[in-house]
Amino acid sequence: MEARAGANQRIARISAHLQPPNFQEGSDVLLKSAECRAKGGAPGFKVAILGAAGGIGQPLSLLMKMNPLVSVLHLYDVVNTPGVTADVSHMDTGAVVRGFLGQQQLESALTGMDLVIIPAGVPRKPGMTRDDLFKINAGIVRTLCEGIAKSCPNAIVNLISNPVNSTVAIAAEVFKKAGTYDPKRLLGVTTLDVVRANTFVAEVLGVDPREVDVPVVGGHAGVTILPLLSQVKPRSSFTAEETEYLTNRIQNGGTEVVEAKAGTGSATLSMAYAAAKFAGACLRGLKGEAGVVECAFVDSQVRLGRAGAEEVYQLGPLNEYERIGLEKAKRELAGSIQKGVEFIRK
Ligand SMILES: NC(=O)C1=CN([C@@H]2O[C@H](COP(=O)(O)OP(=O)(O)OC[C@H]3O[C@@H](n4cnc5c(N)ncnc54)[C@H](O)[C@@H]3O)[C@@H](O)[C@H]2O)C=CC1
Ligand SMILES: O=C([O-])CC(=O)C(=O)O
Repeated sequence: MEARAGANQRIARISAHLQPPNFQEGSDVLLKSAECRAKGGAPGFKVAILGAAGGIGQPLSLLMKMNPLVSVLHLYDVVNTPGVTADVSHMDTGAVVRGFLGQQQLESALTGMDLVIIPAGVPRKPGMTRDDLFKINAGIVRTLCEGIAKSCPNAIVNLISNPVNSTVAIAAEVFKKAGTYDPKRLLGVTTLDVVRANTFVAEVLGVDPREVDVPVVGGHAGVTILPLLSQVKPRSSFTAEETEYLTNRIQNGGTEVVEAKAGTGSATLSMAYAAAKFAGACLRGLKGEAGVVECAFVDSQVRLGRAGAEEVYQLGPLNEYERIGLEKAKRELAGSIQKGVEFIRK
């Protein structure tokens, strides 16, 4: 998978197994056949979702269960995984689903995983910034990444928990401390910014969003989200007013949803769609497929392949509006990254 990214930490394109709660005597035949499928080495990858019972985690679990590249799907959370696991496991798709509840089952949830997706943590309410979530989510991400370092140090990690601009730095520091850090394998998920950008740009152009590809570089908060409208495919031009409108709407897409949800959470469904899209691209890269391009928040500009992020990309030519935006983004990102680094080093 190819990935394109920016400066410093950049943006890339790039237990016991829980039995279902209604598990009855006699249903062990079903369980055994599922175990056999898993043990039989069905082709595909092993994927864990940490925070699987949440607003993002549930639809993401459903979407990953539908991905034919997934052979084993581990659903981990500190609450409610038995129900979600029982529910998703009834889907007649290939992946074998297992649930894990609570920290004592984290190690079992992670052992042997090829890809770990992390949507665990608290979402915003109106009036909050993503950075306001740092206090709670930093500790959650640290614990989960310590588990990854111990149980599946070679897994690709897709980090969704906010503030992504800091949580990716936290994860990097945890892995460095454990001696397992590989920048190729740690990816902050910014796909929702691209998904929104494609949608909003398509609206302005009056075309199908599936025909539009907008590179979005930087991080995942406010001005650090930098859509490169000069590089939109198919080649398009925008008036100054359109550029201003689109940039603002893309940068504030998360807040638009937080306000519409009026205190009940932030984007979950579009985020699950975006996370499944990104994770699917990572799996295609792991499989060796060439030329898969996505954006992400990574340590350097990269192309992703079997080893993870394999090749560094440049941002491409920027116009004046984008150059100014990039400087603003870099300034804010440097602070957010430092905050994450200090959380672990202090
Ligand atoms: N990167 C991105 O583009 C986006 C990121 N987000 C972020 O994703 C995170 C999750 O959002 P939602 O799913 O809406 O929240 P939610 O509150 O609905 O779900 C979070 C889940 O995490 C679980 N959890 C809490 N502590 C845990 C731990 N130590 N280990 C495992 N699981 C744990 C909770 O039990 C809950 O099930 C938030 O931080 C949110 O800001 C949300 C949308 C977009
Ligand atoms: O805005 C939030 O808090 C959730 C998020 O990251 C997004 O929707 O882009």
